[in-house]
Amino acid sequence: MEYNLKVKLIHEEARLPYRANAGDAGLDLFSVEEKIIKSGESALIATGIQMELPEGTEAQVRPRSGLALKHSITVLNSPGTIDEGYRGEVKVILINHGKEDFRVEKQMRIAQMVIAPVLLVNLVETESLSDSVRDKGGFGSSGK
Ligand SMILES: O=c1ccn([C@H]2C[C@H](O)[C@@H](COP(=O)(O)OP(=O)(O)OP(=O)(O)O)O2)c(=O)[nH]1
Ligand SMILES: [Mg+2]
Repeated sequence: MEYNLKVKLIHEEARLPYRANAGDAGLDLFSVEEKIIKSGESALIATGIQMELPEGTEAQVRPRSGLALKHSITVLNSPGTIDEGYRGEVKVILINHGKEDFRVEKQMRIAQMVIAPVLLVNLVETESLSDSVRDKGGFGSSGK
């Protein structure tokens, strides 16, 4: 099944999200800003795009592993959630966990976005839940 992702470029240096290889889950997001993120600090980076997601989907904003490995740059609120109805500019909250300051360049691929299906459930308040094998076990209950 094919879906269309409508993207509006709202900055002269904005670029469409980029799929580096056919079949890649992640669509890379580009910065339209130049900004230095000091060691230990975070910054909100503009991408210059607005989107219309397919019905029943969200976009998850995730780190790029190369930036994480080489520069300790990651997405602070990973995975960031882009709601289907959001029409504002997509922005990325980067955090610099490294010892060195990091320079975000214009047109740098700063993060990636994965479009995922969403179950829009009805909320049903109840007094009783069905039995399960796990029951209330969690947080290491199954051992190492
Ligand atoms: O990394 C992100 C996360 C969110 N958003 C945009 C799209 C999303 O639909 C909206 C709201 O995000 P979220 O629900 O995570 O934030 P909130 O603090 O709950 O704000 P709101 O009250 O607007 O929902 O902000 C981004 O552009 N980038
Ligand atoms: Mg919200």
